[in-house]
Amino acid sequence: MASITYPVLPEKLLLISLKMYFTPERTTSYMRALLDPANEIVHPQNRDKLLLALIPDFLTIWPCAEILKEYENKLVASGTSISPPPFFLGAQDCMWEEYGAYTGEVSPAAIKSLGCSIVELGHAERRAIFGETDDQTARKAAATCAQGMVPLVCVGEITAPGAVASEAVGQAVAECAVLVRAVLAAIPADAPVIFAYEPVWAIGKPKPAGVDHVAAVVEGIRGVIGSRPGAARVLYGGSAGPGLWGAGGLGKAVDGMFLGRFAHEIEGVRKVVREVEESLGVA
Ligand SMILES: O=C[C@H](O)COP(=O)(O)O
Repeated sequence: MASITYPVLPEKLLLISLKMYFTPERTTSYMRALLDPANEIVHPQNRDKLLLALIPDFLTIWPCAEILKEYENKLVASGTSISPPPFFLGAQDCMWEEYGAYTGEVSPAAIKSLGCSIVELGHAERRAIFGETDDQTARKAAATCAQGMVPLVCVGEITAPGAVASEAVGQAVAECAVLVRAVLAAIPADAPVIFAYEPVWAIGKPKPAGVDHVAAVVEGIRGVIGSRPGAARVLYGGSAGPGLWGAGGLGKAVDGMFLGRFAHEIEGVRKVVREVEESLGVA
């Protein structure tokens, strides 16, 4: 069997999920805006340090892939390398089988064929609303890796921290560890994987979780992951946006952020990118 080539992950990642918020028209114009050099968001020369990715809904993966191809063709024409790619496209879910009689599901092979590099799995909304289980998420992660894509696995505790901070951290790490272990057991050891630490109680809120709590839980998650041949990145998600990364923020604790609503306006994305670039010394 031919060996699988996986995407290369840089030091830091900023991933944006549009969930089911946008019309197709808004998604495609948003994608164009993200890639427009005039907006100064994607900097191919910084690719080894910082990578952005958009995870639109299934309907708009194809048009976004076409927009990405146009962008990459222009880069090549101007003499800029697109290896490794300067921007990733992702999907919000996939089926654990490659093809078959699975009405309403989406094949990981089809997702890959459209040019996606990342598949988001096990998001709290899929678990709470659609009943996705740890076992299903782990099988989807394996199917994602089998296509040479990177699983982006969402983990996070359900209940907000109580009065004793250390107890809250221990409880959160224990809750996250179950899915982290299930996924790591299901995927090849050399496959890259991204875990998005998203405390369920911090998703869709006005403010993110506290920096100290996130840093402590992420450290615990890194301990559960341990050392492995494949790259592992741990991001934070849950009402993340401008102002969270820089001095006294999450920059030192995590490998990037998973953005939702606070990336809906291009200006918000630009601010977050700038904060990360400044911390990396590439602004
Ligand atoms: O997928 C993204 C996360 O669930 C965060 O979403 P949010 O920033 O809108 O809370």
